[in-house]
Amino acid sequence: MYLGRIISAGKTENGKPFVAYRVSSRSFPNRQVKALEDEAAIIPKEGFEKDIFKNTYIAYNCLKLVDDIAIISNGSQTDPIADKIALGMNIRDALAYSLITLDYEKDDYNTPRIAAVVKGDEGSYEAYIGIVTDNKVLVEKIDDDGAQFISTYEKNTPEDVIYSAENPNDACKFIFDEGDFAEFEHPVCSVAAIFDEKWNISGLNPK
Ligand SMILES: NC(=O)c1ncn([C@@H]2O[C@H](COP(=O)(O)O)[C@@H](O)[C@H]2O)c1NC=O
Repeated sequence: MYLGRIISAGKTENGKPFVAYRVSSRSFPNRQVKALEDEAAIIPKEGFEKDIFKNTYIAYNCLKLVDDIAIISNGSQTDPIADKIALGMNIRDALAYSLITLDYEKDDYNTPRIAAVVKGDEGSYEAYIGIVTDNKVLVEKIDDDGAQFISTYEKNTPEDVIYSAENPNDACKFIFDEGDFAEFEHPVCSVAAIFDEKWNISGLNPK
């Protein structure tokens, strides 16, 4: 089954806050994740830079941190969600506001925008997941002990998942091709962060 872009967030099987994102792609497979200490972006591989002129939706910041809060998404909405949270807006409203404002992508598929936000600190933990499609907007709290995933195609309603990962590298691998995610086609790259007193980010670009 082809799901397109996939986001998972919440708590891992062993109770660690996490966010994870996988780019799966039929049309633009020549992309990579660039993971830095406090953010990550999806960019074309060397030699494929011209692809961004063919489609403006294929390069973007996919992960940002604001203090103990991680924001992950499949497009340019990552930035306004992070900006609103940095200015003091609550997570639910920052997600809803940014998804409604940017709306689904105006491409051949009306590709949905998806996003998740997790506040990692144990005393104030909370996690939300959201989507905007051409026929709905949804922003939902993720159960405090669980994890969910959502995708651009086929899985437009959040589904529960048991997320098995101890560290950011494991978390990248898990959404890339393990567990419930193994059957989903055309993986390209992935990025994940796990909270352990602070967020630690990792990216996976297969050889
Ligand atoms: N975020 C991304 O990495 C991304 N990659 C592709 N898209 C959009 O989705 C369309 C379909 O792409 P694909 O056939 O690779 O699933 C593309 O034409 C593009 O408009 C994206 N937009 C949203 O997911």
